[in-house]
Amino acid sequence: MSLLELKDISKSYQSKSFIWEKSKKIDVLKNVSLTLDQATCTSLIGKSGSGKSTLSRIIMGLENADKGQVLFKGEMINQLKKKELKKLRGHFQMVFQDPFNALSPKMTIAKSIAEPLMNYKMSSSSELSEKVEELLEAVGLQPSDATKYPHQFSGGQLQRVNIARAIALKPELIVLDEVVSSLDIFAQVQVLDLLLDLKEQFRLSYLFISHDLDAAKYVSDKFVVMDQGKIIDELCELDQMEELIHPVSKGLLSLV
Ligand SMILES: Nc1ncnc2c1ncn2[C@@H]1O[C@H](COP(=O)(O)OP(=O)(O)OP(=O)(O)O)[C@@H](O)[C@H]1O
Repeated sequence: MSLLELKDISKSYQSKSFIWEKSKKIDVLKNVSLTLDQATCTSLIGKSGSGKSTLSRIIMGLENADKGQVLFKGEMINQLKKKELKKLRGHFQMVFQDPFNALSPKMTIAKSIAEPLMNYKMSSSSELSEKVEELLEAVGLQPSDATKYPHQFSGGQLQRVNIARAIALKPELIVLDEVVSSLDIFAQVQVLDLLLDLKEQFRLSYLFISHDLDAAKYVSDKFVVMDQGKIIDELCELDQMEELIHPVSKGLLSLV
């Protein structure tokens, strides 16, 4: 059974360019179907505005689809009540593009990492600091980093903190939304290597959302290309990238 299955997801927004205009419907996702398998990384690539973030918000239950189904291990989750969804939330987590904005500047790193563990009562208070140290070590940071604040870290180190927070609840799926695009090339490679290690170690599945085909190629087992709210190409073997046939995919390929 697949870990996550999206079936015919559609989503539209009402939008207007000027306040005096009548709002019109924009179809942002059009019958999107996608399957994510356990312990694999699927890259979702596409130009800006193609609908990638909207799809990830629907997977995370932050937004509802107008139509279609989201199935987690065969169970339909897009109709669940808030309480039931919260129970499932621990199984899938998200890491965002901007590592600074994702963390409270007033909280120590230890507090930020411990927050999901406390919310989900996953650790007793006596175990918390040990758990935080383990998580810091798992992402290549030092236990002594626990007492520091976000401004004391580089972007790459902070993205590691966000990853530590995301793996705290032992999720099976992590949605990674442009997680390396704000980092310099050295930090990018280090974070991508860390993601590969963690995937192996914890049998994680990733949905790796990116504009950057190079980064996607480095981490993924499967490619999905999206354009104007539709999946236009899908590829399982990375050495067959020339088999991406849609002109938009070819355009993205030419940038590699
Ligand atoms: N809340 C909203 N209200 C109206 N339109 C929206 C809303 N959210 C997204 N859109 C529109 O939906 C389309 C898809 O946006 P989305 O952010 O999903 O694309 P994306 O592929 O993630 O782009 P990017 O790579 O730039 O983040 C865009 O045209 C955007 O303007």
